[in-house]
Amino acid sequence: MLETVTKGFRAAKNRLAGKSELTPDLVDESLRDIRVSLLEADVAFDVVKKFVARVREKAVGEVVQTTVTDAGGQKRRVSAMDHFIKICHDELQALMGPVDTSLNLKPKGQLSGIMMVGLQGSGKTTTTGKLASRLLQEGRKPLLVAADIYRPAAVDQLKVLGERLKVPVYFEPGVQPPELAKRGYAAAREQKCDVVLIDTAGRLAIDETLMAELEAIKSNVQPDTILLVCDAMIGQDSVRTAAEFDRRLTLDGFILTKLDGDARGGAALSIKEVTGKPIKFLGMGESMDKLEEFRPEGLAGRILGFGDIVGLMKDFEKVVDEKKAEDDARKLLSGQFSMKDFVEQIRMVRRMGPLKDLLEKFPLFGDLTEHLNPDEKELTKIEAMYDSMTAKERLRPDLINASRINRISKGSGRKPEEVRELLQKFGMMQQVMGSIGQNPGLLGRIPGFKQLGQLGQMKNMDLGSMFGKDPKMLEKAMAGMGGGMGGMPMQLPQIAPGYTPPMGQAAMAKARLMGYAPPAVGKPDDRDAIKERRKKEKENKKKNRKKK
Ligand SMILES: Nc1nc2c(ncn2[C@@H]2O[C@H](COP(=O)(O)OP(=O)(O)OP(=O)(O)O)[C@@H](O)[C@H]2O)c(=O)[nH]1
Repeated sequence: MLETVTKGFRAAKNRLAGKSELTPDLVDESLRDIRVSLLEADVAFDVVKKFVARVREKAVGEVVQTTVTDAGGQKRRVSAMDHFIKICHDELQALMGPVDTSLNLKPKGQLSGIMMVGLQGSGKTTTTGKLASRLLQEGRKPLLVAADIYRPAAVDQLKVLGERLKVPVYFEPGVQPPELAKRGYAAAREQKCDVVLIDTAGRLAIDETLMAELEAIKSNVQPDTILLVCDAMIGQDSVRTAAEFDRRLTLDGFILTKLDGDARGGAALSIKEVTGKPIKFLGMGESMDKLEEFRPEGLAGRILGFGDIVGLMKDFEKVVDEKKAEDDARKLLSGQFSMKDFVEQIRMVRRMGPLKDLLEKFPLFGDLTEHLNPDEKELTKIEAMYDSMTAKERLRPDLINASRINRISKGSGRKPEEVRELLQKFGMMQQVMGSIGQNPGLLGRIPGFKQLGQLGQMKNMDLGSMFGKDPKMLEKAMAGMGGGMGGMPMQLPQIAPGYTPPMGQAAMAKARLMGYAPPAVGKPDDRDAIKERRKKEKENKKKNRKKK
């Protein structure tokens, strides 16, 4: 996602790595990388110009301090790159923010209306369904009005969505959209619904007839919110469309769709700056649950390769049963989990969407996601082998002997070597988890290890010291898990011995600087303890020498 934009920031980071000073030349060179990638990503030219000027002004004027005091009062070393990235982060956030995901609805029980507008194919109908699904979860009672009367398929599409969501859909053949919307409100009152979502018609391009019809709907029903659905793949064109819709209808905000694909990101970065109206939601896939609240901080973090902890937490919350996660984690850490638990974990992670999207939100993986190729096919293979095991084998994989391996191989259509490999990896994972379980330290606070539902705490945890302690442990655990996180098979790019994951001490200090992580805990005590231990060792040595 947004790979084109990210590329420029990554190049700037590489350019500044190891530099102690932010000289004007270095800043300009770094900004050149960024400018090129922003333009390539189809960010509006004026927006690029302003963004670059703002970052330059701050970066060049900045006296780079080599140490700063963080929120916890600790002194930290920071590099020129840290400063520069922090400025970029703040400016990206300012460009896209502030957060405003309100829908201006009246209190529950009173009838409110949302009018959905957009060009044809922007994802308007799908997004109307997603919004209805979200409102249902919030305890509202939505009703959908099919006001895209020119395309019979659009009416049918909305009816299908309504059936799936168990939400009433209002439509009357032969009635013009402004009147249809009005009758939709009446139908909602009759059916005791409290939010009307009007799916209006789209055209291939803005035209006078379309605009006049939308204006007539607006003046007929006076909706509480008018949202424009924009296809993020279209870049600058969608920003021009947005400005025109806003001029005619006075929009309340935007929903950017298809950000899960290879959207270049131009619209996400330009739309707020150009129109002054906020992005409220992001469409991240075709299914009804793929609508995320827009948080500029999260997107800025993902663009800069810092992950998006809050977004990740929301994904987990959607699919995880907290109690079960806790039980699973306990089993996992005791080394007592079975093949059944293993596959259930895989299934749970799969429900959260494509692995690459998920990993991108992990600060731990940071820039690595560019090279990570999580192999979804591997998961399917594992599930096939698992499905061919008996209930007993799933609980006691140690019972699986050569003849059982052959049977599982035939049943799943996989080679016997693959079955053996799965058992081997599983065994190793059990072993590694068991040993971590005896001394989980901070690792015990990672999702999947303890209370997935408590992922929120990750924002308050010291990942740096966690892996800084023993980076090999992570490597070992990953190898045991089939080369991936939480049992996820993927290829890590050439991990060298002693490799420290990107969220090592340095990155952690940076994340801290940005407020992504709290001050390191226990450092002074650790130092004191080490000093104390050394002192004791010296004293003991002295004593021993005297004894001799
Ligand atoms: N990948 C992805 N696809 C999406 C998203 N939102 C919508 N789509 C797809 O985009 C296509 C068009 O979506 P529709 O909802 O039919 O678009 P529309 O704007 O209502 O189109 P008209 O009814 O023709 O005006 C469909 O195939 C959707 O499944 C999204 O967030 N991500």
